[in-house]
Amino acid sequence: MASAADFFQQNFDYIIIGGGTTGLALASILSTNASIRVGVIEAGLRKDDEMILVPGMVGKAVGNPEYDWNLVTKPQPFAQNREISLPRGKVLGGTSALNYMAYCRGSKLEHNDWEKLGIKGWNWNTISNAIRSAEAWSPPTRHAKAHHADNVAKNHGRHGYVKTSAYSYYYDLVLPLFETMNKMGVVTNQSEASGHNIGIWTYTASIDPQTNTRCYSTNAYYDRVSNQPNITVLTGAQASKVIFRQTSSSDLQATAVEYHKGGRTYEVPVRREVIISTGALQTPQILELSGIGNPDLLRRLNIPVIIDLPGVGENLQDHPKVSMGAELKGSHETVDDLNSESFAQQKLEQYRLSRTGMLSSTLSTVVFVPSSSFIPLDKMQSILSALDEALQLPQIQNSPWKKCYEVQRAWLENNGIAQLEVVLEPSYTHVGCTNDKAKHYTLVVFLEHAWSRGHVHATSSSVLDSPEIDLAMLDSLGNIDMMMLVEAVKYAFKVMETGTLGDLTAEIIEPKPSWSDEQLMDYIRSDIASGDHPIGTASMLPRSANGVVDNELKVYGTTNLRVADASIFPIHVGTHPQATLYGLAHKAAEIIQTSEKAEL
Ligand SMILES: Cc1cc2nc3c(=O)[nH]c(=O)nc-3n(C[C@H](O)[C@H](O)[C@H](O)COP(=O)(O)OP(=O)(O)OC[C@H]3O[C@@H](n4cnc5c(N)ncnc54)[C@H](O)[C@@H]3O)c2cc1C
Repeated sequence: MASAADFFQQNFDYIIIGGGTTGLALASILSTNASIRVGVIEAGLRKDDEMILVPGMVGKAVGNPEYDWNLVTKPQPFAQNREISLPRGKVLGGTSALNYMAYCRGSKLEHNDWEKLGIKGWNWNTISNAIRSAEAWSPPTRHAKAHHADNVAKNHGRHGYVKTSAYSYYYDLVLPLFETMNKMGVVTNQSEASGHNIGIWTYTASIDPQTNTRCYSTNAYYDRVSNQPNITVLTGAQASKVIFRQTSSSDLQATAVEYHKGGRTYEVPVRREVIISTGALQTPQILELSGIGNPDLLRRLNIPVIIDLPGVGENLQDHPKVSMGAELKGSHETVDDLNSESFAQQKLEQYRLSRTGMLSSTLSTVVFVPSSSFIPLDKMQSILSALDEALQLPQIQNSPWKKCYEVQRAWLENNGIAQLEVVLEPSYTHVGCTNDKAKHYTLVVFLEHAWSRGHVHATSSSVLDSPEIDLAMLDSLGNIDMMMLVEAVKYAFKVMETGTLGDLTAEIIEPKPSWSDEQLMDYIRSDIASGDHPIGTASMLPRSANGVVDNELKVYGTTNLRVADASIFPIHVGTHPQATLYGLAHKAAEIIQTSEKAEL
């Protein structure tokens, strides 16, 4: 760690803006070459307390300004004008310090289609190899195997950085959900890491099985190199822009980074490259403050335009989610029990003594299904005809994103690609819960390939002003997201009513299976929230397709500015992103090291 005064006087080869999931991993990998010097500018502070490290305390730091940026969308007109909250880690390690630790992959089909969008070298083979390089997996225990934990060693990395494992504790609703889903024709998937993630499975998690603590980019990567003299991390400093000089070619060269700390502004020079890793909701702001983006927008903010890249901040995608609550019959241990102070204290003592029990684990079970599993044929026909009509509109036919829409359209009818994710949470946090003594669970349905596209843009020329974030929630082509969510909710009703889970369900509280489609739509508008997986705002795509970075993560029009974080995903993948982001850090390091060698 460094002071602001030390930091700006150093000569770094690489400066990484944002010491989060991807950025801190990348900085640490680069620093394994002792001959180069790496500097990291991170707005948050290092925090290694139980709110971060204890798996079962996940969620406690969310909303706390010492850990969370507490970003919100602008009012969303299709979601009752609500401002939707978007937690983002503001600590060393970024959102890897706050997330639910699910460590899973997208599918082979989706990633192979990434390459077809024109980003050579980004396909299932290269991405899954990179994820394996990141991973240090431990095989499941017998108890975890009995809960269907992934036990296929060849699909996992053993010698990487991020310790991953199955859980040591499973809620007693896990096996009933497996039985119910199997009864509904959904197969148990023994290894989602294989590149085929359809089915019901339990997560592999970024949890160190020796200590049952969260493994995140700080303790997985940075702690291995933090005492080396060639890596310096400045925390509590907010970078504001990248400074360039014109080169003999038409491209610009980044020469320094401006940042704020303690009320003062500094400029730190860079010898080789700058890498922006501030995440999908904040990377566009730094690009724009540096003069890179849509010229009209930059002029409105009085920012001199240096590179015209209209894709900056556009193409924002997420996994929107809707939660549905039910009351359980009988007695079960659920997360709601932790609302009792004495019970929570008892569980914490158990965890501190033996690293066992409820706090050693988080949510573990998930269902991924294609459209044909949850959308009846007649509804699918209506959805496809509404979508195909919308796709013919001139604004789509002439859109730079046209190819992305075509790929997504093909995925809608592909039985190997998940459109819906259902997560079982053994808790109930919604209003309307009338019986305090009863136990509850929530099924959360997530759209894996929503059709809405939002944006995030700077609102002034100061990094201290929050960006404007518009998820365009439910504002989708042909109203497809709403049509799919109605079917998703109906499918979840069936899950709650079928097999062993059905037998354990005393009452579906909200929404109700008896409700009309209109009532369900109202509920969806009132409940829809971010799935916490924003991506796409500095897409890796050809420049003609509104791309911001090329297949080497280099910002178009620059010689030495790259982006490495969730903003480069060109189109969403049906999975939780952290494993892919650690893989991205490894791929970015390889690209940078190869270009270093080429220059020698
Ligand atoms: C509550 C929650 C639960 C989730 N659960 C899961 C899960 O179980 N599994 C999964 O795979 N994914 C999950 N995710 C998503 C996943 O964690 C994120 O997609 C991922 O961590 C994002 O990584 P990133 O590198 O893009 O950005 P981040 O990790 O957010 O890193 C960005 C960093 O940049 C810093 N920064 C921002 N602006 C500046 C600035 N101007 N100057 C300096 N520093 C700056 C931030 O403080 C942060 O440290 C979850 C997310 C949330 C919020």
